[in-house]
Formats: sequence, structure tokens, C-alpha cells
Amino acid sequence: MSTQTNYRILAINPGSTSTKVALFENDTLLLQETLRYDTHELADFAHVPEQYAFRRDTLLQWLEKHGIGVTSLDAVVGRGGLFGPLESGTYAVNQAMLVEMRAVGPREHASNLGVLMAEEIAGLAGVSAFTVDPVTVDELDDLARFSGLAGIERHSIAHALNIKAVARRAAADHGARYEDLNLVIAHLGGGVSVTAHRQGRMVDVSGALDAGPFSPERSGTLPLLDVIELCFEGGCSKKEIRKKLIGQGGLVSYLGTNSAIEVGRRIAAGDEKALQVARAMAYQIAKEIGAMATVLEGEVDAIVLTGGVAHWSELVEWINTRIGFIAPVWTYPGEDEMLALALGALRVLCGEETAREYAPR
Ligand SMILES: Nc1ncnc2c1ncn2[C@@H]1O[C@H](COP(=O)(O)OP(=O)(O)O)[C@@H](O)[C@H]1O
Ligand SMILES: CCCC(=O)OP(=O)(O)O
Repeated sequence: MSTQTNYRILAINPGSTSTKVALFENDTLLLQETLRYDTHELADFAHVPEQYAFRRDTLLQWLEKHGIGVTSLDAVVGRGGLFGPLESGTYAVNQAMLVEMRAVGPREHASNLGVLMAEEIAGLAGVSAFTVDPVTVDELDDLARFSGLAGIERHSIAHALNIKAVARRAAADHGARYEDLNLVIAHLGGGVSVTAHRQGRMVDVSGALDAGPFSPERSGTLPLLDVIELCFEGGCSKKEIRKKLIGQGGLVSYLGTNSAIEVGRRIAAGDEKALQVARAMAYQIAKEIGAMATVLEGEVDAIVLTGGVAHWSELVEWINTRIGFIAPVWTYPGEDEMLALALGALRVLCGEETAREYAPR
């Protein structure tokens, strides 16, 4: 057990258009900023790994601007990306992770850059780099892995960092332990993840990138035959199709914006199309939550709604109307991924938890 009592932790969370960065002393936030990038600044990079040096430099400039010497840090923690499947927890960044995150391929997401930046800054500081509950946390039941086509498996890709943190917080707020509850948790952000949790394990997952309900910028599950047509008509490249579905799907495709706030404004101004699309999104989210209740065989202690879109009370109400019969609905709008990252690193620094070692399965 460590005898040191104060730890300065730098947390790094790359998103599609920004990198969030925060400095903590233990669990106290000292400074946080979202380093935003103009679309044209990222447009020249064909693949996510190519953005690395540009984003790292903006981060180093931020540290310099605020007079944060790297040698003052005790650990650096980055949001973890599309690794192979792994158990929930805090991981020491290792070579296997770095190799996967540097690779160009179908498993690209901005969060892939988190461990790369954490490793470089931790190297300069001479301290450890960590990642916590990456997006590929996989605790799926075996039955949940079947897709319906031999050779294609359903996979676990979700907003695991926020979902696990909210699960622990919601359970504690209701006088329980996450490990003692059955929960359905939906993260409603730019992408939507709907997840089933049986006594502390996320046993089924739908959504986030390529399945489930449509979301502000992703199409979710689509009719297969139409997708086949889309791929072979019109000469679109694989990359263009991917972008159309993940980035320009969902609200973007129907209404030209990924901002749920903007859609709410349009509805308030009497825009009937915006109203219908938003109600359809709520309908699909509710339907997926219902499906996850069947995964838990109806034994659901609570349904938890979180993520930025959970701030939208009208939409939450439309969802609640359809799911209220299943279990109580607890709403935790927004996300606190920066704190979740810092707390994950802190548990290891304090000796409460041992950092896990990632080995591709
Ligand atoms: N107060 C709010 N009311 C309605 N929608 C909101 C609010 N705040 C954020 N959002 C919406 O949440 C979405 C982004 O979700 P968020 O969880 O912040 O990000 P992400 O999951 O993409 O990291 C956007 O569509 C944004 O418009
Ligand atoms: C890759 C799954 C997590 C995810 O979709 O994150 P964002 O909503 O932040 O893009």
C-alpha cells in the first residue's frame, strides 16, 4: 500500500472533434479544458492515427500555457479505444495496446489516441500511463455473442467508462452496490449504447458504433438488404459508407445536425419533422431498453439514463412513457469521464486495485 497521499493525475479524453484534458489532485479537479478542433484541422488526416502528432502538440501547448511541468505528474491516464475484448478495470498501458492503437484499419475511433498520448506524456514525466474501462470492455454472456451468421460475432463496444462509473454512482445513491443490482443502462450521447448489467457485469450491449437505436450522428441497426444496395450502388468507397452510417447517420441524416439541443430548439419553434424524428429516436431507444429487460428475464432493479442527451427532459419523458412499466428510471444526465479516468488511476496509485495487463485474446 502506498504511503504517498497526494497524487497529481493528468486525464486525456480524445473525442471526434476535440480532446478533453483535466488535471486532478486525487479526486479533486484542478483544471479542465476541451481543446476543440475546427473541422478543417482534422479534415486532412485520412485516418485517426495520423491525427496523433497534431493532437499531442495541442496538449503539450496546453500544459505549457498553464505552467504544468510534466515532472509534477504522478500518473497520466487516457481514454481507451477499440482494443480487442477485455475485462472492466484499470490497465497499465503496454506495447500490445500501443501497436493496436497505431494501426490503420476498420477499428478506428478518436479514443484510440488516448493511450498513445498518455504513454508519451507519462514517458516524459517518468511515471505510469493507464487506461480505464476502454470502449471494448467485454463481459458478454455467451448467448449474446451470436449474430445469426457464422463468422460474424456480435461484439461489445460501448461507452463503458461512463456507464461503469454511473452504475457505481447510481447504486451507491440508492444504498446498494453495483454488484448486487440488475440494471439496464443507456448512454445517450453522439452515439447511443444500451446495456444490460447482471450483478456488476455488462452482459449484453447494443449500439455505440454500429448497431442499436439511431443516435445524433449514427444510423444504428439498418435493414440489411438496403445496406447491401447502398454498398454496391453509386460507387461509394468503404470509407464513405462508413462515414455515412457513423458520423452522418441518425439526426444528422434526417435533420442535418448532430446537436440534440438544436433539434429541441427547432421543435419548440414548431418544426414538425424535427418532432417526428426525435420521437422516433426515443421510440428506438425505448425499444432497445425493453429488449435488454428480456436479457435480465424481467428482473430489473432500475433503468439508468445517462449521457448528454439525457439532459433533454422532453425526450427522456417520451422514453419513460414506454419503459416506466419495467422498473424505476434513474436519470444521470451528462457524463463525467474525466473523473472516472482519474479515479481509475487513483485506485491503482493508492494500492486499492492492481493495474491489469492487456493481452489480446
Ligand atoms: N442540455 C442538453 N440538452 C439536450 N441535449 C444535450 C444537452 N447537452 C448535450 N446535449 C446533446 O448531447 C449530445 C452529445 O452527447 P455527449 O454525451 O455530451 O457526447 P459524446 O457521447 O458524443 O461524447 C449532443 O447531441 C448534444 O446536443
Ligand atoms: C466507440 C464507442 C464509444 C463512443 O461511441 O464514443 P463517442 O460517443 O464519444 O464517439
